[in-house]
Amino acid sequence: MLGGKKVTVVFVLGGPGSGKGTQCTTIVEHFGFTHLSAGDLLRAEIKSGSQNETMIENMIKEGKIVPSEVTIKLLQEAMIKSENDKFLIDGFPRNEENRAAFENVTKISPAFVLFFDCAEEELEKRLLGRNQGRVDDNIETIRKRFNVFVESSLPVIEYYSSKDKVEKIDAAKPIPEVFEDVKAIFAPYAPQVIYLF
Ligand SMILES: Nc1ncnc2c1ncn2[C@@H]1O[C@H](COP(=O)(O)OP(=O)(O)OP(=O)(O)O)[C@@H](O)[C@H]1O
Ligand SMILES: Nc1ccn([C@@H]2O[C@H](COP(=O)(O)O)[C@@H](O)[C@H]2O)c(=O)n1
Repeated sequence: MLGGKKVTVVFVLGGPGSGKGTQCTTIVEHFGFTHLSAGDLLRAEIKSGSQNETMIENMIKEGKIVPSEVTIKLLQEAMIKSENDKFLIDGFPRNEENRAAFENVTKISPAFVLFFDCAEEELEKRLLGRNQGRVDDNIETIRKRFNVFVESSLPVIEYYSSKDKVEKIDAAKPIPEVFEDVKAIFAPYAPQVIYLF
């Protein structure tokens, strides 16, 4: 429950550049979820001139994880503001602190965790070719983000795996093929067509 509304949450995790954002955009179109990217919310918070602006900017430049209370507040506000009740939370939880704090504060457990699995060599190539002007898409920060992913984010995926909640996708395939695999997992969330005779 969130502000009196029962919500479905899917966490979308995977290494930097594994295609989380790309696939979320298509999931939204087909399955009516709202996409909340923790990274995008933090980047918007920098632009809004918040009191946390400098801290968030420095953490992103260093590939470090912003304290949970900041990110959770942004996610909660976005979910409450939305009229939807189905959310893809992309790039969160990134570490054990994120995970435990989110469950404690919101009392929400994810329906499942979508995990995009891909080798670092391919991820590095994608990030260096992304060309979106992100301050963290340079080789030095990319390597730091890979380390944070292995040391802090993989244990979160292992935690949910031990609860049988992880749907692992081979994210090294081309984008349309990855979506075919994603589509099969989201089939139970397909909009119902009701025929009125
Ligand atoms: N399956 C794929 N094959 C090849 N390129 C891909 C694939 N999926 C995404 N890309 C490209 O790789 C880059 C990174 O993708 P995307 O931004 O979706 O990753 P992400 O997991 O959201 O990254 P981050 O965690 O850094 O925000 C983009 O340029 C995107 O077009
Ligand atoms: N839960 C999170 C998510 C992201 N960050 C910071 O933002 C950076 C970019 O995230 P993307 O998901 O857009 O790649 C990430 O490297 C972190 O610095 C965070 O702190 N906590």
